[in-house]
Amino acid sequence: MIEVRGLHCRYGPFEAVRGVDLDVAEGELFALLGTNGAGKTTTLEVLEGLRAPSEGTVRVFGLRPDADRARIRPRTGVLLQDSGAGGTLTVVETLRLWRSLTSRPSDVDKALAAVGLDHRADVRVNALSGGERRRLDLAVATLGEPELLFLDEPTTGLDPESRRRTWALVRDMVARGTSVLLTTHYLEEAEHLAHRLAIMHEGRVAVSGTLVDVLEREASRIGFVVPPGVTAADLPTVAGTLDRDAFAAGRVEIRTRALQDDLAVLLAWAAHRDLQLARLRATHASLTEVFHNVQDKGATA
Ligand SMILES: Nc1ncnc2c1ncn2[C@@H]1O[C@H](COP(=O)(O)OP(=O)(O)OP(=O)(O)O)[C@@H](O)[C@H]1O
Repeated sequence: MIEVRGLHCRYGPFEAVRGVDLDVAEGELFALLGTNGAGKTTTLEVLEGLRAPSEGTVRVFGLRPDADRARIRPRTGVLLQDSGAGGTLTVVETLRLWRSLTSRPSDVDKALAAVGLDHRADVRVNALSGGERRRLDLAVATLGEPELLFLDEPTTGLDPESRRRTWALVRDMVARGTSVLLTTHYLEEAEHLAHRLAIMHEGRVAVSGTLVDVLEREASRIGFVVPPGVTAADLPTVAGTLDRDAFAAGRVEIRTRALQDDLAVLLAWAAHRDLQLARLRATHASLTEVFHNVQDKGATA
Protein backbone atom coordinates (compact mmCIF):
# COMPACT_ATOMS: atom_id res chain seq x y z
CA MET A 1 0.00 0.00 0.00
CA ILE A 2 2.84 2.35 0.91
CA GLU A 3 6.48 2.28 -0.09
CA VAL A 4 8.91 5.00 0.94
CA ARG A 5 12.62 4.94 0.13
CA GLY A 6 15.19 7.51 1.16
CA LEU A 7 12.65 10.26 1.90
CA HIS A 8 14.08 13.69 2.66
CA CYS A 9 11.98 16.80 3.32
CA ARG A 10 13.36 20.28 3.77
CA TYR A 11 11.76 23.45 5.00
CA GLY A 12 14.22 25.97 3.55
CA PRO A 13 17.61 25.06 4.99
CA PHE A 14 16.09 22.86 7.75
CA GLU A 15 15.90 19.14 7.00
CA ALA A 16 12.85 17.79 8.88
CA VAL A 17 12.99 14.28 7.35
CA ARG A 18 16.46 12.81 6.75
CA GLY A 19 16.27 9.53 4.83
CA VAL A 20 13.19 7.59 5.86
CA ASP A 21 12.32 4.10 4.53
CA LEU A 22 8.84 2.79 5.28
CA ASP A 23 6.53 0.02 4.05
CA VAL A 24 2.91 -0.58 4.90
CA ALA A 25 1.42 -3.82 3.59
CA GLU A 26 -2.20 -4.42 2.66
CA GLY A 27 -4.39 -4.93 5.76
CA GLU A 28 -1.65 -3.73 8.08
CA LEU A 29 -1.84 -1.10 10.81
CA PHE A 30 1.47 0.72 11.06
CA ALA A 31 2.13 3.17 13.89
CA LEU A 32 4.62 6.00 13.54
CA LEU A 33 5.84 7.12 16.95
CA GLY A 34 8.36 9.78 17.78
CA THR A 35 9.51 12.69 19.81
CA ASN A 36 8.07 16.16 19.13
CA GLY A 37 9.31 17.47 15.82
CA ALA A 38 10.64 14.04 14.75
CA GLY A 39 9.09 14.43 11.29
CA LYS A 40 5.99 12.24 11.58
CA THR A 41 3.46 14.79 10.30
CA THR A 42 5.79 15.88 7.50
CA THR A 43 6.14 12.24 6.38
CA LEU A 44 2.37 11.79 6.52
CA GLU A 45 1.79 14.98 4.53
CA VAL A 46 4.08 13.68 1.77
CA LEU A 47 2.14 10.39 1.68
CA GLU A 48 -1.16 12.30 1.53
CA GLY A 49 0.14 14.29 -1.45
CA LEU A 50 0.02 17.57 0.48
CA ARG A 51 3.77 18.10 0.27
CA ALA A 52 6.32 17.09 -2.39
CA PRO A 53 9.37 15.17 -1.17
CA SER A 54 12.70 17.01 -1.43
CA GLU A 55 14.36 13.67 -2.27
CA GLY A 56 13.45 9.99 -2.36
CA THR A 57 10.80 7.70 -3.76
CA VAL A 58 7.26 7.64 -2.38
CA ARG A 59 4.50 5.34 -3.66
CA VAL A 60 0.92 4.90 -2.43
CA PHE A 61 -0.99 2.12 -4.26
CA GLY A 62 2.09 2.16 -6.53
CA LEU A 63 1.32 5.78 -7.50
CA ARG A 64 3.12 9.05 -6.74
CA PRO A 65 1.10 11.03 -4.17
CA ASP A 66 2.30 14.44 -5.41
CA ALA A 67 1.56 13.68 -9.08
CA ASP A 68 -1.40 11.24 -8.83
CA ARG A 69 -3.37 12.74 -5.94
CA ALA A 70 -6.65 12.66 -7.89
CA ARG A 71 -6.35 8.88 -8.29
CA ILE A 72 -5.19 8.21 -4.75
CA ARG A 73 -7.52 10.51 -2.79
CA PRO A 74 -10.82 8.64 -3.49
CA ARG A 75 -9.28 5.45 -2.07
CA THR A 76 -7.96 7.04 1.14
CA GLY A 77 -9.34 8.57 4.33
CA VAL A 78 -7.37 11.32 6.02
CA LEU A 79 -7.48 12.63 9.56
CA LEU A 80 -5.18 15.64 9.75
CA GLN A 81 -3.62 16.73 13.03
CA ASP A 82 -5.68 19.92 12.86
CA SER A 83 -8.67 19.71 10.55
CA GLY A 84 -9.74 23.30 11.09
CA ALA A 85 -13.33 22.00 11.17
CA GLY A 86 -15.79 24.46 12.54
CA GLY A 87 -18.54 26.52 11.07
CA THR A 88 -22.26 26.63 11.41
CA LEU A 89 -23.26 23.31 9.84
CA THR A 90 -24.52 20.72 12.28
CA VAL A 91 -22.69 17.45 12.88
CA VAL A 92 -25.05 15.46 10.68
CA GLU A 93 -25.06 18.13 7.93
CA THR A 94 -21.25 18.06 7.91
CA LEU A 95 -21.23 14.31 7.50
CA ARG A 96 -23.90 14.43 4.77
CA LEU A 97 -21.85 17.03 2.91
CA TRP A 98 -18.73 14.84 3.09
CA ARG A 99 -20.76 11.78 2.18
CA SER A 100 -21.94 13.51 -1.00
CA LEU A 101 -18.27 14.04 -1.92
CA THR A 102 -17.05 10.47 -1.37
CA SER A 103 -16.95 7.98 -4.19
CA ARG A 104 -18.21 5.11 -1.97
CA PRO A 105 -20.72 6.71 0.39
CA SER A 106 -21.47 4.89 3.62
CA ASP A 107 -24.17 5.28 6.24
CA VAL A 108 -24.03 8.60 8.11
CA ASP A 109 -25.94 7.34 11.17
CA LYS A 110 -23.60 4.37 11.52
CA ALA A 111 -20.58 6.64 11.19
CA LEU A 112 -21.94 8.90 13.95
CA ALA A 113 -22.72 5.98 16.23
CA ALA A 114 -19.25 4.50 15.68
CA VAL A 115 -17.60 7.63 17.08
CA GLY A 116 -20.23 8.11 19.80
CA LEU A 117 -21.68 11.32 18.37
CA ASP A 118 -25.20 10.11 17.53
CA HIS A 119 -26.65 12.16 20.41
CA ARG A 120 -24.89 15.29 19.07
CA ALA A 121 -26.15 14.97 15.47
CA ASP A 122 -28.03 18.29 15.45
CA VAL A 123 -25.44 20.36 17.31
CA ARG A 124 -23.52 22.95 15.31
CA VAL A 125 -19.88 21.94 14.76
CA ASN A 126 -18.58 25.17 16.31
CA ALA A 127 -20.39 24.25 19.54
CA LEU A 128 -18.65 20.88 19.90
CA SER A 129 -15.92 20.30 22.47
CA GLY A 130 -12.38 19.68 21.21
CA GLY A 131 -12.71 15.92 21.76
CA GLU A 132 -16.09 15.78 20.00
CA ARG A 133 -14.62 17.66 17.03
CA ARG A 134 -11.78 15.14 16.86
CA ARG A 135 -14.36 12.33 16.77
CA LEU A 136 -16.27 14.10 14.01
CA ASP A 137 -13.01 14.38 12.04
CA LEU A 138 -12.57 10.66 12.49
CA ALA A 139 -16.10 9.96 11.27
CA VAL A 140 -15.37 12.07 8.16
CA ALA A 141 -12.04 10.27 7.58
CA THR A 142 -13.66 6.85 7.77
CA LEU A 143 -16.72 7.62 5.60
CA GLY A 144 -16.68 5.66 2.39
CA GLU A 145 -14.74 2.64 3.69
CA PRO A 146 -11.32 3.82 2.47
CA GLU A 147 -8.73 1.22 1.45
CA LEU A 148 -6.06 3.22 3.24
CA LEU A 149 -6.50 5.46 6.26
CA PHE A 150 -4.04 8.13 7.42
CA LEU A 151 -4.60 9.10 11.04
CA ASP A 152 -2.43 11.88 12.47
CA GLU A 153 -2.73 11.66 16.26
CA PRO A 154 -6.32 10.38 16.19
CA THR A 155 -6.81 10.29 19.96
CA THR A 156 -4.96 13.38 21.14
CA GLY A 157 -7.26 15.30 23.48
CA LEU A 158 -9.76 12.45 23.85
CA ASP A 159 -10.93 11.14 27.22
CA PRO A 160 -10.16 7.46 27.98
CA GLU A 161 -13.63 6.25 26.93
CA SER A 162 -13.49 8.09 23.58
CA ARG A 163 -9.96 6.78 23.05
CA ARG A 164 -11.14 3.23 23.68
CA ARG A 165 -14.03 3.75 21.26
CA THR A 166 -11.65 5.11 18.63
CA TRP A 167 -9.40 2.08 19.01
CA ALA A 168 -12.40 -0.21 18.55
CA LEU A 169 -13.44 1.67 15.40
CA VAL A 170 -9.93 1.53 13.93
CA ARG A 171 -9.59 -2.17 14.78
CA ASP A 172 -12.93 -2.81 13.15
CA MET A 173 -11.86 -1.07 9.96
CA VAL A 174 -8.62 -3.06 9.88
CA ALA A 175 -10.65 -6.26 10.34
CA ARG A 176 -12.69 -5.23 7.28
CA GLY A 177 -9.51 -4.84 5.25
CA THR A 178 -8.53 -1.18 5.61
CA SER A 179 -4.79 -0.50 5.92
CA VAL A 180 -3.86 2.21 8.40
CA LEU A 181 -0.88 4.47 8.96
CA LEU A 182 -1.23 6.37 12.22
CA THR A 183 0.95 8.68 14.23
CA THR A 184 0.58 8.87 17.97
CA HIS A 185 2.21 10.09 21.14
CA TYR A 186 0.46 7.38 23.14
CA LEU A 187 2.70 4.34 23.33
CA GLU A 188 -0.14 2.15 24.59
CA GLU A 189 -2.08 3.09 21.44
CA ALA A 190 0.68 1.55 19.32
CA GLU A 191 0.90 -1.44 21.68
CA HIS A 192 -2.85 -2.03 21.39
CA LEU A 193 -3.31 -1.46 17.67
CA ALA A 194 -0.16 -1.77 15.60
CA HIS A 195 1.00 -4.79 13.64
CA ARG A 196 4.27 -2.95 13.11
CA LEU A 197 5.65 0.34 14.34
CA ALA A 198 8.53 2.74 13.87
CA ILE A 199 9.99 5.25 16.29
CA MET A 200 11.25 8.40 14.58
CA HIS A 201 13.77 10.77 16.10
CA GLU A 202 15.18 13.91 14.51
CA GLY A 203 14.01 13.05 11.01
CA ARG A 204 15.11 9.41 10.98
CA VAL A 205 13.59 6.03 11.81
CA ALA A 206 15.51 4.93 14.90
CA VAL A 207 13.75 1.60 15.49
CA SER A 208 11.14 -0.34 13.53
CA GLY A 209 9.48 -3.74 13.36
CA THR A 210 6.79 -5.66 15.19
CA LEU A 211 6.30 -4.85 18.87
CA VAL A 212 8.23 -8.02 19.76
CA ASP A 213 11.11 -7.05 17.40
CA VAL A 214 11.28 -3.60 18.94
CA LEU A 215 11.11 -4.79 22.55
CA GLU A 216 13.77 -7.44 21.95
CA ARG A 217 16.30 -4.71 21.23
CA GLU A 218 16.35 -3.88 24.93
CA ALA A 219 17.49 -6.13 27.77
CA SER A 220 14.86 -7.70 30.06
CA ARG A 221 14.90 -7.28 33.84
CA ILE A 222 14.83 -9.63 36.80
CA GLY A 223 14.27 -8.13 40.24
CA PHE A 224 13.67 -9.21 43.82
CA VAL A 225 14.39 -7.99 47.35
CA VAL A 226 17.87 -8.98 48.59
CA PRO A 227 17.21 -11.98 50.89
CA PRO A 228 18.44 -11.48 54.49
CA GLY A 229 22.15 -12.27 54.92
CA VAL A 230 22.84 -12.52 51.15
CA THR A 231 25.81 -10.56 49.76
CA ALA A 232 26.44 -9.78 46.08
CA ALA A 233 29.17 -12.46 46.09
CA ASP A 234 26.60 -15.07 47.15
CA LEU A 235 24.55 -14.59 43.98
CA PRO A 236 24.99 -17.23 41.26
CA THR A 237 26.73 -16.36 37.99
CA VAL A 238 24.24 -15.26 35.34
CA ALA A 239 24.58 -13.86 31.83
CA GLY A 240 22.99 -10.55 32.84
CA THR A 241 24.47 -7.59 34.70
CA LEU A 242 23.78 -6.83 38.35
CA ASP A 243 22.93 -3.23 39.23
CA ARG A 244 25.33 -2.54 42.16
CA ASP A 245 23.55 0.64 43.28
CA ALA A 246 20.18 -1.15 43.44
CA PHE A 247 21.83 -3.99 45.41
CA ALA A 248 23.23 -1.51 47.96
CA ALA A 249 19.68 -0.17 48.30
CA GLY A 250 18.33 -3.66 49.08
CA ARG A 251 17.14 -4.86 45.67
CA VAL A 252 18.60 -7.34 43.23
CA GLU A 253 18.15 -5.86 39.73
CA ILE A 254 19.60 -7.77 36.79
CA ARG A 255 19.43 -6.63 33.18
CA THR A 256 19.72 -9.56 30.83
CA ARG A 257 19.31 -10.74 27.27
CA ALA A 258 18.89 -14.32 28.54
CA LEU A 259 15.76 -13.88 30.65
CA GLN A 260 14.67 -17.52 30.81
CA ASP A 261 18.14 -18.99 31.46
CA ASP A 262 19.08 -16.42 34.10
CA LEU A 263 15.72 -16.79 35.84
CA ALA A 264 16.15 -20.58 35.92
CA VAL A 265 19.62 -20.20 37.49
CA LEU A 266 18.33 -17.78 40.14
CA LEU A 267 15.31 -19.94 41.01
CA ALA A 268 17.48 -23.05 41.32
CA TRP A 269 19.93 -21.11 43.54
CA ALA A 270 17.07 -19.85 45.74
CA ALA A 271 15.55 -23.33 46.02
CA HIS A 272 18.92 -24.87 46.89
CA ARG A 273 19.49 -22.27 49.64
CA ASP A 274 15.85 -22.36 50.73
CA LEU A 275 15.44 -18.61 50.11
CA GLN A 276 12.20 -16.72 49.47
CA LEU A 277 12.67 -14.17 46.67
CA ALA A 278 10.32 -11.43 47.87
CA ARG A 279 8.64 -9.27 45.19
CA LEU A 280 10.16 -11.40 42.41
CA ARG A 281 9.61 -9.88 38.98
CA ALA A 282 10.80 -10.89 35.49
CA THR A 283 9.83 -8.56 32.65
CA HIS A 284 10.64 -7.71 29.09
CA ALA A 285 11.53 -4.11 28.33
CA SER A 286 8.54 -1.86 27.81
CA LEU A 287 7.92 0.31 24.76
CA THR A 288 8.35 3.31 27.07
CA GLU A 289 11.92 2.17 27.85
CA VAL A 290 12.71 1.70 24.15
CA PHE A 291 11.25 5.13 23.42
CA HIS A 292 13.29 6.84 26.14
CA ASN A 293 16.46 5.09 24.97
CA VAL A 294 15.84 6.34 21.43
CA GLN A 295 15.47 9.84 22.83
CA ASP A 296 18.62 9.52 24.94
CA LYS A 297 20.86 7.85 22.37
CA GLY A 298 19.53 9.45 19.20
CA ALA A 299 18.82 7.65 15.96
CA THR A 300 20.91 4.53 15.42
CA ALA A 301 19.22 2.55 12.66
N1 LIG B 1 6.05 24.63 7.55
C1 LIG B 1 7.17 24.46 8.25
N2 LIG B 1 8.21 25.31 8.14
C2 LIG B 1 9.36 25.12 8.83
N3 LIG B 1 9.59 24.09 9.67
C3 LIG B 1 8.60 23.22 9.83
C4 LIG B 1 7.35 23.34 9.13
N4 LIG B 1 6.54 22.31 9.48
C5 LIG B 1 7.27 21.57 10.36
N5 LIG B 1 8.48 22.11 10.55
C6 LIG B 1 9.55 21.60 11.42
O1 LIG B 1 9.89 20.29 10.97
C7 LIG B 1 10.15 19.41 12.06
C8 LIG B 1 9.23 18.18 11.93
O2 LIG B 1 7.89 18.59 12.15
P1 LIG B 1 6.68 17.55 12.13
O3 LIG B 1 5.45 18.33 12.38
O4 LIG B 1 6.78 16.74 10.89
O5 LIG B 1 7.07 16.66 13.38
P2 LIG B 1 6.16 15.65 14.22
O6 LIG B 1 6.99 14.44 14.43
O7 LIG B 1 4.85 15.47 13.57
O8 LIG B 1 6.03 16.47 15.57
P3 LIG B 1 4.84 16.48 16.68
O9 LIG B 1 4.88 15.15 17.33
O10 LIG B 1 5.33 17.56 17.61
O11 LIG B 1 3.56 16.77 15.98
C9 LIG B 1 9.90 20.23 13.32
O12 LIG B 1 11.16 20.67 13.80
C10 LIG B 1 9.06 21.39 12.85
O13 LIG B 1 9.31 22.54 13.62
